[in-house]
Amino acid sequence: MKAHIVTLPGDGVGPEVTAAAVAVLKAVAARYEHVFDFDEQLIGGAAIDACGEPLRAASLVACRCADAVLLGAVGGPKWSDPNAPVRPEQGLLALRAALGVYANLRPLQVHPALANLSPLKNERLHDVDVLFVRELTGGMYFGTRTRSDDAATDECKYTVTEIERVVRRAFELARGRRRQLTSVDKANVLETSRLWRSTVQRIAADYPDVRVEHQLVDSMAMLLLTRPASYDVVVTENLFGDILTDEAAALAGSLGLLPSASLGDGRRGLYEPIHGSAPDIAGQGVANPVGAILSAALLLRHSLGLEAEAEAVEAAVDTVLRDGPHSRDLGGSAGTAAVLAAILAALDSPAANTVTRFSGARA
Ligand SMILES: NC(=O)C1=CN([C@@H]2O[C@H](COP(=O)(O)OP(=O)(O)OC[C@H]3O[C@@H](n4cnc5c(N)ncnc54)[C@H](O)[C@@H]3O)[C@@H](O)[C@H]2O)C=CC1
Ligand SMILES: CC(C)CC(=O)C(=O)O
Ligand SMILES: [Mg+2]
Repeated sequence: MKAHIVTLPGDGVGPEVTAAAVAVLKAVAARYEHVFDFDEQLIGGAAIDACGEPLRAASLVACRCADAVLLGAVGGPKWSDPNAPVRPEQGLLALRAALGVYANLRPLQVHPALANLSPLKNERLHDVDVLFVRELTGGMYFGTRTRSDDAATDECKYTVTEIERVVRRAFELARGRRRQLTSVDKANVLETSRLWRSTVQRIAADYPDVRVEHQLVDSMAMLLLTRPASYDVVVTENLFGDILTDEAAALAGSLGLLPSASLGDGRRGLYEPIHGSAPDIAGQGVANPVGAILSAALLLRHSLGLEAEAEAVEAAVDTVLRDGPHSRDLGGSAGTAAVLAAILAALDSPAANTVTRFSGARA
């Protein structure tokens, strides 16, 4: 098949991990006789430096015309002045809104070979298989902000439509898995959460085959660490999902491992590792590329419909997590290039890839 993919490497380790993911996509194209063409565009601090804005209109048009968009990360200390007129994150938020990718899928599994890195020492760690569905285009990240000398506000607003579409997506995903949905909110305090909860309760009537529970976000932060194997699909609003998934990444062993797929109603999606630009390790060639490479696998699955190819990438990652080499965040000493080379080699000899129950981190 032919596919047109826009890449937005961004800042910090973004370009390092995106280059690795593109190398994997090129290897997939060669092996399976597809034609993928890539168009690299600027976003975030790199775009501010080049043209004064974090996402140019022309880059957005390029994304809208693509079959899929692959992003690295944005931001960093260089652009973090609180008084700066524009910030890198504005480009990412504008992109997510403009593409209408309201459902951010963040799968979490714990690879058996990495279980020792988890803060939990629990035999049920191997059973952890959670799919977070984070609302991505509403809530506090998109509310009106105000600032005076001695006060600031961030509006948190949700409409029923915004809640309903992501919750329905989560129910549908639960139907394809273990039919269990946990909705996370703060309904004991927040009005947006009360609207969230009543909307989930109403929609649940359409999915009688899915078991639903509601959990307050503060206790969920604790339960995620004490009984993560109890959860199947977890749906929540933008801010809570952002925080809970970084916490969840600790269970897997590193923030550098987790991928994401951001989807709307159409086929085109935005794919990015869940981590940020990691300025503390940027430019050293040591970033873990696995989150970005697994995001490329999600791109193959969700935007291009190439299931076998997605599984081949996930199996190659599985093999390398099992056998090494491991990057520094996983306790190894391999750089990004060595991890990539091992994944490409595994992709080249699929028969050698034993697929454990861990399938990358699949969504
Ligand atoms: N989607 C995005 O573009 C995001 C951007 N950011 C931005 O990134 C910048 C840094 O934010 P932080 O809070 O430091 O979060 P971060 O996710 O960039 O890094 C947190 C920690 O995880 C490590 N880490 C992250 N990715 C890694 C990888 N692939 N391999 C190995 N280690 C990795 C980092 O070295 C750091 O110690 C900020 O400007 C922030 O706004 C933060 C989160 C998401
Ligand atoms: C706007 C982003 C920087 C928020 C974030 O941390 C994320 O999407 O993971
Ligand atoms: Mg985040």
